[in-house]
Amino acid sequence: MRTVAVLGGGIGGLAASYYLCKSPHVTKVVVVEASSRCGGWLWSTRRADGAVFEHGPRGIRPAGAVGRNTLNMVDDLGLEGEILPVTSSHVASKNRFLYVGGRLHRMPSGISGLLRIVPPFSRPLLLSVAMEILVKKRREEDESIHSFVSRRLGMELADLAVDSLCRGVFAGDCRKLSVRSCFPLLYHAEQRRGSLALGFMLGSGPGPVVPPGPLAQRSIKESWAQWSLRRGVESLPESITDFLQQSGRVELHRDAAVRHVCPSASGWMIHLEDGVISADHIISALPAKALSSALPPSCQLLIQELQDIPTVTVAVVNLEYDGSILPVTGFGHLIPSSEDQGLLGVVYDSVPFPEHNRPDGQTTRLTVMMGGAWFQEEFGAPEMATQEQLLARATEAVRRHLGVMASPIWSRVTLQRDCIPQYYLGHHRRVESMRSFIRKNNLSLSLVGSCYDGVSVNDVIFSGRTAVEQLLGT
Ligand SMILES: Cc1cc2nc3c(=O)[nH]c(=O)nc-3n(C[C@H](O)[C@H](O)[C@H](O)COP(=O)(O)OP(=O)(O)OC[C@H]3O[C@@H](n4cnc5c(N)ncnc54)[C@H](O)[C@@H]3O)c2cc1C
Ligand SMILES: C=Cc1c2[nH]c(c1C)Cc1[nH]c(c(CCC(=O)O)c1C)Cc1[nH]c(c(C)c1CCC(=O)O)Cc1[nH]c(c(C)c1C=C)C2
Repeated sequence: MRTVAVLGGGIGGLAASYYLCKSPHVTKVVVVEASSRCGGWLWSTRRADGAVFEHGPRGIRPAGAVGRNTLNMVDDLGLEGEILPVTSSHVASKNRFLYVGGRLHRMPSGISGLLRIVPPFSRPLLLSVAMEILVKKRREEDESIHSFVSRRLGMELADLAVDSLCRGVFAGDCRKLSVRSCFPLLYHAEQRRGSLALGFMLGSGPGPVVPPGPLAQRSIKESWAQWSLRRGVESLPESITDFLQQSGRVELHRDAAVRHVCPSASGWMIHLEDGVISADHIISALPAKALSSALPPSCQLLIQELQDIPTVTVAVVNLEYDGSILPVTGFGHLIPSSEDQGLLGVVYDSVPFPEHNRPDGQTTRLTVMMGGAWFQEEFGAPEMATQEQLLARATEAVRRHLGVMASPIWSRVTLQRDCIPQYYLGHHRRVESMRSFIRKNNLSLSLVGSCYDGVSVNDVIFSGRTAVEQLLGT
């Protein structure tokens, strides 16, 4: 493989470029990024006084093959000294809350949490889990997460816990999201073992194998639940960018939006606003809609499928308060859609990552997330929502939910437009159909990023690795 063009310099595109550079078989990698900064949604504000605020992801999970894979990369980039681990015994791992009926409820955890009735739930969770084993398996090709959970674990868990979980991961509506694509382990547990409980006890099928490197081994030994980086998660894309630039094989174009891509005799011609790049292969790590508008009319089926992947907009409001103002301590709280559609959740950032507080004096950092699948209904068209309106709604939520009457001493509102793709029913078929179109038409094109095989940072990095391995046959 001579030249590979990587379109999009978010974490997906950077990860793909990193794995390409690790291979001796690739001569040149050209990364094309529309904005002046790489990293996409991994975006941290570092204030001059040392405080750090995240506008996208804030904690990355170390667990599972994809979690180990990211830690192996972090280790290789020399970022170990920058890691801020949060262990599973930390209060931020133990305490997560739901805001139901106008008050905060700690989510049940540990054995006693499973055995007792813990409000807002009306029966012990263990009972729901035990009865789940008796629920007959259904051979559905796909099903909404809400339907799946209400059928197997009961309506209350679906309406409160799972509704909130889907808002806290996908900013989405569990009545529309696909269980097969969003929670493949749950889907396969039912298909292979007949029950979720048995699936978890016996395993629900083979997954990728990633041996842990030294850092991942440390995460297992110390039982990490999540981690961040001292200067914010944006250090990860920054560090990959430095690695790529030092490799001597990467040409990085920033402020260079891809306009059109056209298949040519030797591969592809990639048209930018002010020039053309040729490449043997394209790895697209663009948002699906951006790729669909760059493809030629001969790719109509692919264009349509890409356009049909919905996305949601999230308003992220970072708040800083003077003093230690939280009435409870933990990771944060989620709000089920039945309680308030527009407010998704509040992260108590200072609890898991106090290192990101301003070093002088006691402050509390919170992030309020709003909108998601309900953005339009609650706030109108994203271009019409004002910063003042979003800030007022966020501070009012902090006042009502946490009893914080003081005004924030600092705030920042970011409107993250179309930031999380939604895997609705049949998403797996759509992805299969796109990849089959690419194969049948011998297009030298790989699809990477959050639109296809998982939205978490770990999933997206792993999608970059998988694409490179498939391309190079390794
Ligand atoms: C508010 C929020 C909170 C999140 N929290 C978490 C979390 O806690 N844990 C977790 O694991 N994940 C989290 N995520 C999800 C995760 O951050 C994203 O799914 C992931 O970063 C997506 O990466 P990507 O590379 O696929 O896409 P993107 O980051 O969207 O990258 C795509 C890149 O393509 C560029 N581009 C677009 N059009 C063009 C064009 N025409 N030409 C060239 N370049 C173009 C963009 O500028 C961008 O840099 C969160 C996401 C958000 C928005
Ligand atoms: C309220 C909105 C959101 C919050 N975080 C996200 C949104 C949309 C985005 C997000 N959060 C997580 C992931 C990655 C999942 C993964 O597979 O690694 C993404 C894309 C992690 C996460 N956050 C919460 C949960 C339950 C998870 C799943 C993994 C885990 O158990 O750690 C809970 C949660 N998220 C938010 C809040 C306020 C919150 C509540 C307690 C913010």
